[in-house]
Amino acid sequence: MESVLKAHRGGESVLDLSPRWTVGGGVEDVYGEDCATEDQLVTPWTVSVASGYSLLRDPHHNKGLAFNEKERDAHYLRGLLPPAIISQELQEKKLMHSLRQYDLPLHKYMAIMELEERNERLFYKLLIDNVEELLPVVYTPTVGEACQKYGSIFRRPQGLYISLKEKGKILEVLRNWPQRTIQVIVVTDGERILGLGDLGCQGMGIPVGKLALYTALGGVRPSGCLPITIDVGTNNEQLLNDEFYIGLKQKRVTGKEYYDFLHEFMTAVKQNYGEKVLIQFEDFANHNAFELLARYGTTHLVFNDDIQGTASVVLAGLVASLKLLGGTLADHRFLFFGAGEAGTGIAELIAIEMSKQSKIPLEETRKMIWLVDSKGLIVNSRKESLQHFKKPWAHEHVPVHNLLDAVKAIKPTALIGTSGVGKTFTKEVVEAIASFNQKPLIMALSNPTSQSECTAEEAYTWTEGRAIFASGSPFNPVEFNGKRFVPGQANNAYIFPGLGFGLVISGAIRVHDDMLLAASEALAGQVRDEHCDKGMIYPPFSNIRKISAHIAANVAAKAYELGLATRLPRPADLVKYAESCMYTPSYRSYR
Ligand SMILES: O=C([O-])CC(=O)C(=O)O
Ligand SMILES: [Mg+2]
Repeated sequence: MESVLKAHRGGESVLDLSPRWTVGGGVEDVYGEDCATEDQLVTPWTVSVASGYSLLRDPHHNKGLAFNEKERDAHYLRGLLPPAIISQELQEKKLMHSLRQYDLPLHKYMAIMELEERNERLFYKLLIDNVEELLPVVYTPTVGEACQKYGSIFRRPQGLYISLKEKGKILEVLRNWPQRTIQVIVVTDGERILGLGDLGCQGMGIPVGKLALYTALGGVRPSGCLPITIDVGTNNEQLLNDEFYIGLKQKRVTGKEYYDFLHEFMTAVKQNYGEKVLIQFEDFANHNAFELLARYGTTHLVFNDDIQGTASVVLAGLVASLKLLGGTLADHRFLFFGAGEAGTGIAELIAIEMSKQSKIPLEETRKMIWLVDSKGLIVNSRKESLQHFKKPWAHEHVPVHNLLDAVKAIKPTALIGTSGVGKTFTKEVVEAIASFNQKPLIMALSNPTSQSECTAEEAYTWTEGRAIFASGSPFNPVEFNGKRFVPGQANNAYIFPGLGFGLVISGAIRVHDDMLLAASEALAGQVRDEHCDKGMIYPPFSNIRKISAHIAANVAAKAYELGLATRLPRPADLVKYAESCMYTPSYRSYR
């Protein structure tokens, strides 16, 4: 940070920090730091910013035309800006207007990412104030396309690239990053980006997008966020043959070499940032995702979003859907299409919650949940050949070779798509589940939209408006027979920002399954009757910061209860505390 912030032309300027603790007074960032990492507290009055030309090119401090006369004088900005002075609100209005001029989502993505590189606070203000409109731009589905084309749209690095070339030097690489006090890392190795497969080094769009949501939706300050892409090669032939590919042009390393490299990374992170930095694993291939969680779950603060975040968000939707369906979880029968990270992760969390609620042993509640993979229903006779994470789901049944037959045989009340393969909930499949359920629950969770198992329109039409539907990527509301249906977005974006923030503000040192249940419970608690009336089993994203504060508070409370929190004493009102710690993007004033 120092080199960026060094005084320019001898004109060192100091952030004006009075009045303290007032919204818009410019101290939220520091307060956030105070809340979360008091042991690394920086004294705010020593923070200095560059002046003049460098200030305009420093996205963390630049305000563009919002610099007032006094600031323009004090910071050598005269002549470097046109004379108009406009408010942040007017800047926002102007930018939203120009973003809406783009027809192509990818162009919107590029424009908004350029804004992040130019003026970080304005970027977050746009994102926070227009979350429902901009989420599909910075996140799924557009981020998927951005990753596919990352090589050609890549401008400036927005995170750290750690490739095999850095073997033995990962600690040094971490120290090249300008920020020292990191609270959340999102890391991918690019092997399974959404449902799009191996995108190698171009997966960087995912950690960047997820961390933008950590700040906008969860309130973690931007300087505490670090996106990382680990490049161990790619097996994507198209990328390997692309002269513009930005990653290592070699096949992925596997086995011992892979795990040794990841171990060096995990060790270096803990050494550099301490044990309270959250490491979120994102979009790793199944085999590595489960293995990394098992290896580091007991020694590091780690969380796998695809296994655990998705599980928590889906469980919340299921609990909320009981308001419409009636009964308890144990009264339902679940069939998953897809038995990877999301499918088995969700299945296990449902089984845990059912077992807690109904006092039925976990081995029994698992039997109410069935999974189908590419070879058909997971049944006992296949047990020997199954990957270990599928084994708990091998129940006694005759072999069934496809999804349609599995739906007919199991007669589920809820059908959940986690396959990563689009268009697999065909008309026949949807009609089959609708034939024995008054209100079939259908979740098409695969991302981006192209990989969705079915569309919202298909789900409502094929069930004659009876389905309760949610999807991983957003769909617009659907009119059917004069009624308007609003599909929910069952995306882990509801959970990880609040969950991570709860871990940060409590100084948690481990993630525990009960915290996932706590997050899920808090989210389900935010679903109101007025949402259910429209068929929604999730609250609208427009309230996400309030939702995240509740999730963070519930997670932090669990961390304290389990003795895993290190920030003492425990704040009495955790919701208020979470809210008070959240980053807000208003400009700070400079002396
Ligand atoms: O990124 C998303 O939209 C949800 C997610 O984790 C995935 O699909 O891998
Ligand atoms: Mg993911």
